[in-house]
Amino acid sequence: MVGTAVRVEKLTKVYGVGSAPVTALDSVDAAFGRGTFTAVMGPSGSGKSTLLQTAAGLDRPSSGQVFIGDTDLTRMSETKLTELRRTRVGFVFQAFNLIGALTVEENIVLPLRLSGAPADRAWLAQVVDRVGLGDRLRHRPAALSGGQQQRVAIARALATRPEVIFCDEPTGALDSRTAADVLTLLRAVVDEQGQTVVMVTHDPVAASYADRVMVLADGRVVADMPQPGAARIAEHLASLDRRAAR
Ligand SMILES: Nc1ncnc2c1ncn2[C@@H]1O[C@H](COP(=O)(O)OP(=O)(O)OP(=O)(O)O)[C@@H](O)[C@H]1O
Repeated sequence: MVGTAVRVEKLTKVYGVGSAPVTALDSVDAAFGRGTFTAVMGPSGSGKSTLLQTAAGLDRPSSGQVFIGDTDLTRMSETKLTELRRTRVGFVFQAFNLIGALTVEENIVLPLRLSGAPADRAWLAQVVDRVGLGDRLRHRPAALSGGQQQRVAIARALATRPEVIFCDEPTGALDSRTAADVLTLLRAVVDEQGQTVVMVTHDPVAASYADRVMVLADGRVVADMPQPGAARIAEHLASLDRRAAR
């Protein structure tokens, strides 16, 4: 592991105050090495999305710390945090979240336009080539299949050459073959371009593309497995379900 891309320390998030607070994250410690691909799994409501949102600076933790590289997000002003989100972090969501009025190319370069960062043309060409969208750049997202739209979203997430890409159920809306294409692409951006990917998924097959599977339950890390394979992941999740049922 060549350094750490993201680190959270005693990360705690409590929603709501008063009579019924919900502890979504309960003092989570975790580190994600540069150039690694981690799947975050766990039952519904275990805190996966909250971990992603707080680690990415989209939401503030109740306590604890979040570092992107050496930068402590919890000490940053809103303005600085917005700047960091635009340049040092990429996002991919289940619903693609592309802008329908813009072309594929305009969607991809949008983070650069918003941040005012100079475009690294060679890098962008490499990204467009890698996601295989060279002949679709002038199309609108609506003219693309779901898998192609998610590839545009991945290219957009890569545009600023961020330190980490956070993906929340990136294959949740895709059929299994298209999902496999998208996961192969994420694997390639880690292996070939040295990017760091942290991906929330419910799907053991999707998680098997990762180097490591972290499992949350009730806001805590209950397992951290290097390359467990889909069968072992499924068994682990089933054992959590059985425990919850008891
Ligand atoms: N904005 C919010 N206000 C209040 N409670 C919230 C909020 N967001 C999440 N929660 C609660 O925090 C807990 C963790 O939610 P979170 O969405 O992180 O779980 P998850 O593991 O991503 O779930 P899922 O797999 O269903 O998406 C849940 O009990 C949820 O109801």
